[in-house]
Amino acid sequence: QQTADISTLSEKTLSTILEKDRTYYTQGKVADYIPELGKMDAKAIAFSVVGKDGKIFNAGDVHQKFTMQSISKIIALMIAVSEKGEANVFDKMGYFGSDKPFNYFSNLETTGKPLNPMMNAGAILTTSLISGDGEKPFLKILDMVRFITKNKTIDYSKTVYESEKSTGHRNRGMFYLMKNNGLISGNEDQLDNYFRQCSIELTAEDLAKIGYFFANHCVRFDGDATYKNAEMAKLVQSQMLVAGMYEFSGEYARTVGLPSKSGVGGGITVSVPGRMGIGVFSPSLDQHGNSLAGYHMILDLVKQYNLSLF
Ligand SMILES: NC(=O)CC[C@H](N)C(=O)O
Repeated sequence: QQTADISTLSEKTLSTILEKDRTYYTQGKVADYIPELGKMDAKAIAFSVVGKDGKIFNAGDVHQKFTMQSISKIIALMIAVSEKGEANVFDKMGYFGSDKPFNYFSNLETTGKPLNPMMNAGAILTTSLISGDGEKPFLKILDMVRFITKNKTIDYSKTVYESEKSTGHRNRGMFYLMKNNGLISGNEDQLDNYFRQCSIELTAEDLAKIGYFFANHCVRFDGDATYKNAEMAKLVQSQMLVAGMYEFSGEYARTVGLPSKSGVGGGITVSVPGRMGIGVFSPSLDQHGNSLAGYHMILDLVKQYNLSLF
């Protein structure tokens, strides 16, 4: 396939791809294991890119908000590592790539440690490592999301949070297993912070800005370098590459070939190292919990502009 020069990218390009992939939602299913998520409009779809010099391109339902879910794990990882140091965080969990679903945790019985910070067990542990009592760790995550997106209006959905808290028994099980293993020292407030971070609501454009941030040494799309840190960006993107799409990560590395993080709210954020950020949203998921139309929009853009790392 002939590839195009990235300077030709426009909102028209995005809307053409979006229209081509719009109907993929019929082949998947909106997450309903968190009851409140089941109420999402399966037809909603959005596609955003933040390109060179922070230029923003949008297509589809640009104002549609959705919960970031597992995408919040990369923000929590950044904060925990900057507070505790990488060695202390990864002393408690692995750097392993994933061939297991996001909620897998039976290895906690054998090795006693989560595989990585992208699956639920490692993510719950990561959030528990952020300092502060009560909801303080969650507020740090929320503030960082607001900073990266330069969007102070971002908040969390109380109803999704309540819904997760009242049905998240599997996550609660992991929390107590890790407490039993001596990895977690705090009380259930720490698990609450995880539920809350998953319930942060944003748009596809916000996700593209997050992708851009990690793609550019943690420099914001408008050039603000307050958190500039090339090593941090390397660490976060390496985890996104090997485990960001759960057990689909290996196949995704073959087809898309870019650090990406999905969430069961239907969002995916993508970093094109040194270049751009991509944000997609479509709530209908494949069997791994990744947005189906979202995946196809990313794949088409990557093919058109030859964006794979490989
Ligand atoms: N993959 C996901 O997005 C999972 C996040 C979700 N809040 C959960 O803990 O089950």
